[in-house]
Amino acid sequence: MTARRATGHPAPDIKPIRPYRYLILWAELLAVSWRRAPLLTAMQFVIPAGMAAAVIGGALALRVTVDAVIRGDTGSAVAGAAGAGLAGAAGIVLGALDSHTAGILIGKVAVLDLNPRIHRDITTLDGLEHLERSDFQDRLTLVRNAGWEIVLSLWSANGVLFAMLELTVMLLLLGTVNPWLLWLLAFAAVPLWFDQRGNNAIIRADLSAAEPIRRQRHLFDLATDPAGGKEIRIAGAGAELARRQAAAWDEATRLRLRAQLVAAGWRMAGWLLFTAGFGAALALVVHQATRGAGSAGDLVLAITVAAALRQSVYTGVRYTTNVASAGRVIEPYLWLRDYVRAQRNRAGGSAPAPPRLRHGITLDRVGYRYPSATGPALADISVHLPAGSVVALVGEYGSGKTTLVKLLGKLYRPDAGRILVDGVPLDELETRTWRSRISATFQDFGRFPTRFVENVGIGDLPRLPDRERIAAAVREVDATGLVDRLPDGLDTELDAAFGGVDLSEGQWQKTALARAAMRPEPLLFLLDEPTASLDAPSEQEIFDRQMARSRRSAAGTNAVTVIVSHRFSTVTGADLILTLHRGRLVEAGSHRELVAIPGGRYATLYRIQAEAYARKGRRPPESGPGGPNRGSPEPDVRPPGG
Ligand SMILES: Nc1ncnc2c1ncn2[C@@H]1O[C@H](COP(=O)(O)OP(=O)(O)OP(=O)(O)O)[C@@H](O)[C@H]1O
Repeated sequence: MTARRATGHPAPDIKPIRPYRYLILWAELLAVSWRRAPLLTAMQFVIPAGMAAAVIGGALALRVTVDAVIRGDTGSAVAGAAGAGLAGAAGIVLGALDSHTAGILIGKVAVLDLNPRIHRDITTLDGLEHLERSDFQDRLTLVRNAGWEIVLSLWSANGVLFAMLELTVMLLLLGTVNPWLLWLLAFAAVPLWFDQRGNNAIIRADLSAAEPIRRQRHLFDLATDPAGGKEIRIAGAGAELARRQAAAWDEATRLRLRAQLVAAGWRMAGWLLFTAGFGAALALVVHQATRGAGSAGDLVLAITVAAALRQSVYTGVRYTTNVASAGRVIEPYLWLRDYVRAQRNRAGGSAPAPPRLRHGITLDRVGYRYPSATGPALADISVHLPAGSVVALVGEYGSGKTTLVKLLGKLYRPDAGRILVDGVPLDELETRTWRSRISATFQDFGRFPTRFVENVGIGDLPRLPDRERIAAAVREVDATGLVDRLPDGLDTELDAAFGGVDLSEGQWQKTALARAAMRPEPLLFLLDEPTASLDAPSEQEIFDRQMARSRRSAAGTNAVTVIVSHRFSTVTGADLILTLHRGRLVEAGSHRELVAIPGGRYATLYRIQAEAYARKGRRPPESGPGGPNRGSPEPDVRPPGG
């Protein structure tokens, strides 16, 4: 699903990124670099210091040489010339070392520390809400694999520092020739300042372009993904998708190009001003020398330093540009970090999940609205799910069934009301341990490009190496036949896109069911249309097995089972059926109680299914507390929309 604009839930307590945050980030990166490669890190300070010394030392040596030649002091002239030569050579060698060592260091820290940290932060963030926020997704687009640029900014900032140092010493030297030359500092600062303005325009444009870029990538993925590709080809929508992709790309390029032009304008104006100042300074020194107010050595020093000054300013500007353009990724990176931190703080909850349920799960005026939605997906839901019971959720499309399931799994937090587990608010339970006691399958199940055995085993990570347990989970969901047909059995690599074997939709779903069967003692079974991709006999078989498992668990941990299904055969045997309508709970009771409500929603839906049976010459499914009905395949009767 594409993320929609986040109009609802504000980003949790995220403050604007202030400049001092850059300093803190660089200090952190410096510490990481030091731990990762101390020698390379030290070189990033030693080399630029050596380069600055070489430039200044070279200029001073030239002055000594020229003055010594004029005085006829051969010894000093030779020593000065040798010094100038050495300084020049040292500058060249250090310059080459500088870019190589910096590249290696940045690569190490970016690839081994920063990028994995970004990925870890995002994948371990609790809940799903962030993945559905457009502000989060926009930043993620910019930050994805941006580790290099972020680490580069540290060493660019370091480069700016050394360039400033070099500039200061150069200006002091120029000041000894003529104090008016100090004005060159002002001219040297102009390109830096103008460049900064241009870069700010680029940062703003990049953030605005993030959404069209994400859109065009999504359209590209849509067209190249085999699942979506089928429908696109049948519908003949390929050209239209390509047109939309091109339009999104055009929009992004236009925004960026305009900003680049603005930045280029600022840059050019800055350099023109600097060149004017530089020319005036040279004219001044020449004028002074011709009037005999300075030595020839001073003139050479001034020309050498002023020329080197241009290079220093250029280097300073280049590094400043790097730092400023890194703002493009640093700002979203810090924003994401703040978001992750705020969410983690909000996550709270330290109470352990109970070993077994005593009373059950209570929903007390629960409400939830998606960040991008204008209305609530769930409102004012109050109901008790007794320990050991099987609860079915029914209702039309979009009535809130999946949302309720996700709230129980703590994937979202209610905006209103509370969920209580044996009287303890779900918020107060530690999320990790609560989730470790849930066994869940969803209609949009995961397909992991790994071996079959791992696809199932990750359902309970600590038991991933336990092949016996995995084989038992496979048996439990009746997937042994599927494994037998795989070329390497449990060890078959899955997913054709990654060189493995592809499974049918139903086979993937069975794999997901086996994965959900891995947990030994769940307190909660969440089954959100767990058999939507299976044929009716398989579905019946799966539900029979699940019911047996639920009843067994009820005897052990007193687990609650929550099933979402559109087929009534799976619903009639539930202890409690909840009918949702437009996010509200409109009916609750057993099958017998609900069908007895004249004109009731459930009764109406059930009647529609019964009539469908009658038309097909079959008996409608019998209800009963003992479990779901067995029998012939049934039509999938979905409730009419609201
Ligand atoms: N990620 C989301 N962002 C915004 N709105 C959402 C999101 N997911 C669901 N909704 C909206 O919330 C409401 C409830 O959706 P939910 O998926 O819970 O319904 P459902 O009863 O499970 O539907 P179905 O039977 O089609 O699976 C719908 O109006 C839907 O459009």
